[in-house]
Amino acid sequence: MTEPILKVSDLSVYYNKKKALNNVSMDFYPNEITALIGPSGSGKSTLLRAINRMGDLNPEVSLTGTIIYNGHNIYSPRTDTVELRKEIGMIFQQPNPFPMTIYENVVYGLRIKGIKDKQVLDQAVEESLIGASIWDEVKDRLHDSAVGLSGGQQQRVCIARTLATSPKIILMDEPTSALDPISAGKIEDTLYGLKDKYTMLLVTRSMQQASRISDRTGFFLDGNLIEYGKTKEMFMNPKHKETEDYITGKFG
Ligand SMILES: Nc1ncnc2c1ncn2[C@@H]1O[C@H](COP(=O)(O)OP(=O)(O)OP(=O)(O)O)[C@@H](O)[C@H]1O
Repeated sequence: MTEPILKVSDLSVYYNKKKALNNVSMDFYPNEITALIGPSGSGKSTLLRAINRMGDLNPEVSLTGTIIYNGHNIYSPRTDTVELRKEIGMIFQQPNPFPMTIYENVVYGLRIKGIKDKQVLDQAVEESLIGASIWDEVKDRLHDSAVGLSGGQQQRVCIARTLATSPKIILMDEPTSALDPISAGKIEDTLYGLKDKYTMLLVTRSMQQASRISDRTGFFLDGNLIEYGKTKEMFMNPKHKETEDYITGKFG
């Protein structure tokens, strides 16, 4: 039996007094894509942000429960959040390349680590851009600005930037919803191709996307995890009426 790489237990998250996640427990497995689905405001992004400790700087956010990664509670005072975010990277809905060249975007995290060796950086750029399925499109203009790329290309450069820091887990908050269908399809193929090396959590509004590329799916409603299981089983045979209504488009 495969051990989970990440274990969320009894997690509740509050914005001031408002409870946005209610006692959620979920195990995530290595080399799988887990889709998080549910209507707007159901708590999906709140869960992703909690896993990356993105609420740390917001005094309105408080949290109970545990998130165990690598045998440690990531909310332990001993956790170094900079290190944590290298291991657990995040991709956002809007592509957010830095206003610098494609090359410098990809090596950003490595430069922060103090890596200066050009050969090491060049190799990381090539490998990361290949992993993000954009090498062929940009290999002849690595020193052009990343901001000049199309939205879909920018998003793949952002994926490459995350891959360059060698994360174990990649959190993605609707990474294709700001993109046209062809660019979205390319990103989906890219993510599917990355499963061998990474574990991914994917918030998505697209039921087709969840059913095409995820191994497991969690359905959220009003901060509660209503149903969690293998994607094929959940889509073929949902156990809860709310899940069925949502995946068949009756609400949300
Ligand atoms: N920074 C914040 N301050 C206050 N309330 C917030 C904040 N972020 C989210 N919330 C509230 O927490 C609840 C869960 O929001 P969350 O963004 O996690 O939902 P979601 O399922 O990701 O929705 P969407 O699909 O619209 O992004 C909502 O009621 C939302 O209004």
